[in-house]
Amino acid sequence: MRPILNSQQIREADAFTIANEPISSVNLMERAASAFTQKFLELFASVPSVAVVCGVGNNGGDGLAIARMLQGEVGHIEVYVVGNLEKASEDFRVNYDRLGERLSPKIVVDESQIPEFDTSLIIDGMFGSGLSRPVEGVYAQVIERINASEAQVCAIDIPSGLFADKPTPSAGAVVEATHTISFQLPKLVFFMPSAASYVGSWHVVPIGLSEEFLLQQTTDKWQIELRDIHLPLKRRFDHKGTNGRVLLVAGSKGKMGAAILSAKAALRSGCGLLFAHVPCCGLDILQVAVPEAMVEVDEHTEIISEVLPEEQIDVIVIGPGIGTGKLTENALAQLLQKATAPMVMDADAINILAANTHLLSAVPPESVLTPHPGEFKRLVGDWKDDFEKLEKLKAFCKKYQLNMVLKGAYSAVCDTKGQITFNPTGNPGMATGGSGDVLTGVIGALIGQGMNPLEALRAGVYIHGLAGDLAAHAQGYRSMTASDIVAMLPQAINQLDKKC
Ligand SMILES: NC(=O)C1=CN([C@@H]2O[C@H](COP(=O)(O)OP(=O)(O)OC[C@H]3O[C@@H](n4cnc5c(N)ncnc54)[C@H](O)[C@@H]3O)[C@@H](O)[C@H]2O)[C@@H](O)CC1
Ligand SMILES: [K+]
Repeated sequence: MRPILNSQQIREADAFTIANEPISSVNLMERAASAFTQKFLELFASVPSVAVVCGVGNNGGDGLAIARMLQGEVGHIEVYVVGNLEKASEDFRVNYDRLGERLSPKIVVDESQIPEFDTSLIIDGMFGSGLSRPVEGVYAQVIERINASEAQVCAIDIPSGLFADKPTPSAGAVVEATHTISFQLPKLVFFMPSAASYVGSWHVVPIGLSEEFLLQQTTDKWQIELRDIHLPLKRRFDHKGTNGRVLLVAGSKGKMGAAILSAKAALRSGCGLLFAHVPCCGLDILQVAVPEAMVEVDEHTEIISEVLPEEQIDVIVIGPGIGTGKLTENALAQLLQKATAPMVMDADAINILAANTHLLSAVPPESVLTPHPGEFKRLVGDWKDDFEKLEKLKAFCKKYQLNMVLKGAYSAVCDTKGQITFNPTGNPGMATGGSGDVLTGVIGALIGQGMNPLEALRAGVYIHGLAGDLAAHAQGYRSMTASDIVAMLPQAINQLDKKC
């Protein structure tokens, strides 16, 4: 897993690398600028004109080095330096002197000197991880002009004005980048919905900071990587009874589709036997749509009113499409009393828990919850910003000793110790009805096959997102449906099996 470190730790990583590699600070800057330039040229092959806007710290120093490296690679280049040159960092000065006559920078110290920025692209190198207060004054005016321009904006390391690891006060100006190329590690704020319009699409480039130092750092935030996913092995003598016996409790009249999507997803994710408990009205629907499922019917026609868990069930998946009626609430409460197998609780099962929080202590050990932000809000109340939302996630998982995934772009998986891992796969096309039901089925199948709940959550969100990415590739973001995600599960799982 890739650690997500705070600004202080990143500064220390720079310093450790400089002292221990060893490498001079200015050569590390050269390496960072070169890594940025390479990625930049991949993204913007033949851009006709570029304005490089620099501050006077090391983020600005990067900007100057990048401007030098882009000479001859892109069309026209303009360089601007915003701020007082007398306060410039040492490495900024070295790169200022290296620029040469042709790229002679224009200095901006007041509003009258701010250009219109009519280039096709702006590289933002005003502030990076050294940002220590909200951006105001002439810097803010430059940022406003950048944001008002038609140009694409590519930020160096992080958009200027945005704090990497804490909320940015609304008084401060922030560059709205279309792209961000960041050094070595992603910054925590990249995973926050509220920062999306500033960060744009982001990329991380290695700059050779000491791995030894990075891995020693204490953090409770990580990014899931492909190499972290290890699917349960299929062995020669496995049989359907050893590959996970999953009980799916799902559906109500008009919402049997949720049950079908979960059931299909579980079967496509390798579960051995799928038992489904549905209301009477769902019997034919499920039998026809998912012939592999063994269906037992509730005594109620339209909703779930009682669940008697089968013996020898490895995992109970409950929630998709069940509604929150009183009878269903009672059925869930009874199930919680009797169940010994871990449970995957989604959708209306979570809504029922939120309305009856005393039930939370009855959730069997090793169970997982899979709320979207609306469901999570019902459980924990509102939050004032995305950082507080993550704190609430950690506190909830620790208090109830549950693993949870908070769904969304970069779904956040949190364990019982409050460690959070963000999932990198997935795309906006997955924000469509039924997508969550698919995830529930995938996670249930993985737990059924013996994965521990945390590993199953991490693998489940990764596979689900990857299948979503494949579906978007095949169908387009706008047209893809949850069924398309199910259809791509085999391809996603095959990709993961091949890397093993
Ligand atoms: N050797 C290193 O330390 C490396 C640093 N790198 C770059 O250096 C950046 C960090 O550089 P610095 O630490 O010099 O800091 P920045 O360049 O981010 O900021 C420069 C200075 O601006 C001042 N400042 C902070 N907030 C301000 C505000 N709101 N208004 C006005 N002034 C403000 C501070 O005094 C700060 O030190 C990274 O983001 C990265 O781009 C890379 O070159 C990699 C190597
Ligand atoms: K920047």
